[in-house]
Amino acid sequence: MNLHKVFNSGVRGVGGIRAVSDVTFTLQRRSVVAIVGESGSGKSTVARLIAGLLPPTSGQIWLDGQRVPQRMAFHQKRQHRKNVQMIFQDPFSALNPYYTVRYHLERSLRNLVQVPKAEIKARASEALESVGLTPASDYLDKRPHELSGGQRQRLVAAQALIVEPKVILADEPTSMLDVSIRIGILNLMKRLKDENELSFVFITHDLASARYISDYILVMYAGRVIEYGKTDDVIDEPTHPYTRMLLAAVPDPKRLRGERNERIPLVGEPPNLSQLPSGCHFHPRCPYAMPECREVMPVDHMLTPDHKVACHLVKSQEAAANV
Ligand SMILES: Nc1ncnc2c1ncn2[C@@H]1O[C@H](COP(=O)(O)OP(=O)(O)OP(=O)(O)O)[C@@H](O)[C@H]1O
Repeated sequence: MNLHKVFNSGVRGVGGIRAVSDVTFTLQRRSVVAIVGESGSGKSTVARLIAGLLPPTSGQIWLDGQRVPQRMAFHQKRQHRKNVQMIFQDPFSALNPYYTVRYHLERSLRNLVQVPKAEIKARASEALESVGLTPASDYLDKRPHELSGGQRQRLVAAQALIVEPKVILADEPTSMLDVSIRIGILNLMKRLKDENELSFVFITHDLASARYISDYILVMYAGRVIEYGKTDDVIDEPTHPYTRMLLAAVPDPKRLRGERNERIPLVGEPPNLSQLPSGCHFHPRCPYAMPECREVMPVDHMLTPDHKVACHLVKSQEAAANV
């Protein structure tokens, strides 16, 4: 809630890098929230904050009604890592080429959970089977280079699952995979979520994958949430001009939604996070910017109980409609 992260720019006279500003969202059990936005919008930083890999500058994270301490002692970190697992873009970098599949799985388990020795082997096989690497005996003694890209990402998913987390943060988990393999990994995540009472945060540039897998979409711009809502609502009724620009940049937007909304081309560059524009950070790129947008930061406007947008335009359009 109200998460902020400012990195030190390391340059004298230059302000901090405001990577994440005032980000709040709820991740319900067995649901997937996709975080979308251009490169540098703060998606991975949000994931790293939730994972406890970075301390927030301010704000809190709550898990199952309990506040996660900002600075964690060793045992708290261990518990948090067990509860919140992270899967990265490049499965190869998460795996040690010298060790077998069995070693990777057993190490995850030993590091984070107290499991009787006799159970460890069975849990490793079970985890492999649950991610579709069957029969497990064919894979346990392989090394990462003997697996395909899709199989490596499945192994990384098994490593996360084996500790029975509550949340998996998947940071661009399919972006390095062939298109033909992506759908298999997305389907796997869907199945795992349903079978294991898991929640996913899915970070992606790819709105088609976001639509396919997520229940909610959170759109970030320059570290802020500019639109959040149920996936179908955000894709079918994108309201913030930036969300509409992102959708217009999809090669085949008809695949994602109808053509009801006017298409706005994605122009310009994201701002420098050390010198953010005044008012709405998006105003220099917004074709609809009004004087107010240059001066006042928009607050969240609830379009429905599940769909919110931070844009002055919405407020002024509603006011005009009510005249
Ligand atoms: N450790 C760090 N120190 C300084 N700046 C950082 C650090 N980590 C991230 N940043 C900056 O924070 C901003 C947000 O980065 P982040 O990786 O969260 O964006 P992103 O939306 O995930 O981008 P991408 O899609 O390219 O991964 C960027 O300007 C980045 O350079």
